[in-house]
Amino acid sequence: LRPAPLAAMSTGTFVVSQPLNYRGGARVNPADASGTEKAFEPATGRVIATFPCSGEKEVNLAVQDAKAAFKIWSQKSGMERCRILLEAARIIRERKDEIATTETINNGKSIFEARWDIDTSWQCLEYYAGLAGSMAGEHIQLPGGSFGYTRREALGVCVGIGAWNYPFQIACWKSAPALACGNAMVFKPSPFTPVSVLLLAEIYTEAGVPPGLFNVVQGGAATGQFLCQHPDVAKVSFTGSVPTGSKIMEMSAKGIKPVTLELGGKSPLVIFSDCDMENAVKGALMANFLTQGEVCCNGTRVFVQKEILDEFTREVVKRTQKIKIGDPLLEDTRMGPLINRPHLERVLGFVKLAKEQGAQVLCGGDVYVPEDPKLQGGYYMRPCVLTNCRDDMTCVKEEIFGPVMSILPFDTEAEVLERANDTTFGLAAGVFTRDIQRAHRVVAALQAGMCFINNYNVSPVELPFGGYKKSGFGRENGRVTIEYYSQLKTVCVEMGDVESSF
Ligand SMILES: NC(=O)C1=CN([C@@H]2O[C@H](COP(=O)(O)OP(=O)(O)OC[C@H]3O[C@@H](n4cnc5c(N)ncnc54)[C@H](O)[C@@H]3O)[C@@H](O)[C@H]2O)C=CC1
Repeated sequence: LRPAPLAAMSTGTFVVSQPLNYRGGARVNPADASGTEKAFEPATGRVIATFPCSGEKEVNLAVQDAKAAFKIWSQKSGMERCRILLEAARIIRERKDEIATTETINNGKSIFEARWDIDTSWQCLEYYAGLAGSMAGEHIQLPGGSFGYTRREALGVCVGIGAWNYPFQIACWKSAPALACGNAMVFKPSPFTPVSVLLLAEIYTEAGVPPGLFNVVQGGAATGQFLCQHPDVAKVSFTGSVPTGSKIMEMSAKGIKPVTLELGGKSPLVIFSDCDMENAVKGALMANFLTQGEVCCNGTRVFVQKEILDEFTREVVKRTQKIKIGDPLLEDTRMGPLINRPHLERVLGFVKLAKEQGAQVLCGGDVYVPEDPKLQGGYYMRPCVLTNCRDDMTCVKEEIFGPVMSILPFDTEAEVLERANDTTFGLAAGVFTRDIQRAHRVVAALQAGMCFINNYNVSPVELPFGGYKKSGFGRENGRVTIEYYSQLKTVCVEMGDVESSF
């Protein structure tokens, strides 16, 4: 496939006509299916693809193809895998604008931001390509010249199941370490965002992976279940909500399959009065409004020390009101539409409930209708800042997954730590202060897998990412992720005679 020229990919024009499953190195229609799904362009509300949900037979075929490719791929040296992954990274870089445009059309995030996602995608491939060549075991000396050694071996066919907020990036963050370790992967994107992962599948093929090494099956929960329950699947890596994560873990438990769970969050961002105000305000916006607020690690509970509450709130509101909402493919847009109509309704519902529970809306929280007639069926809302919030309000306790920031005043460090940790989630947390001792003391006490000091929502691929508590376990990115996509074999070698007790 060579995609439609970029000029043809403007808002309101894109449609998908090719099959969206990928198996054996090519796009295919599924061998069986139960029902169809529709994918939308959130900016306009148009349907851009109608596609069948893969059935058990199709899932079997994808897993069989992956098994065949695994035999070839796992026998290659790390350096050989490195070269192919680097080539795939190069192609992603070369096609960045086109991939970002596809992502924007199907997800709704601004093109400005989608380009960042594609950057961390190819960087992830480059990072694991670099590690592929240096994966090694240990050699351990034993008495009498005997010795042991360990081999780091691939697991086999891994399943990746993704959410809709970072469709291409999630597929890269899962497949890059999986493939670097010598595994094959069958990936199922969210039915809301089925399109961009096909570009990744084609890029892997073009870069030289064996046909079948990276396959895509489309569908919702039923297709996901066939994947998780498949006896030839060695591991499941999941990004999505807590309730689905729990089901995935249950299914995987039956087959004693290891799982990685990247789940939701309700992360705290703690702003002390000695912060650099300008950076703290920027940080709070970064923590809340990327991808229309549909980000798992968002710092949506913004705790602000009382001395600076008024000034901070004023600045945050001023800048939130300036965020340019509209056609996500325009260069100066910074906030596009939410993913779909039901989700928009859900987020607006959270704002309504917050008001009923006593919160005050300082800005936004209502539907936005762009002037451009072609955008009037889109799912836009104005980003919202809530004040007068209490810790027991629904907007402060539950993941909203939309552009809604709750501001919560605090007095002391001890108090804010107690309140920040009072949640069943533990994905991320942030602190803004100029006091370095305080910064490290506070992050040490925060119960979250990803902590930021004086910044928020940056994601260098060199750093492990993942949750504490109900936000999941296992990590993506960083060196440690190799351990989640490989297993250790110990070999014990006798150089003398067998000393038998019989
Ligand atoms: N920790 C992280 O890295 C991230 C977490 N998320 C979380 O994801 C959620 C939003 O994403 P959604 O797509 O709405 O989540 P979701 O849990 O509804 O769906 C996620 C994926 O699981 C599939 N699925 C649903 N039921 C299944 C089942 N029974 N068996 C197998 N697969 C099943 C879906 O088709 C989709 O591909 C939020 O809670 C968000 O916080 C999103 C992005 C990143």
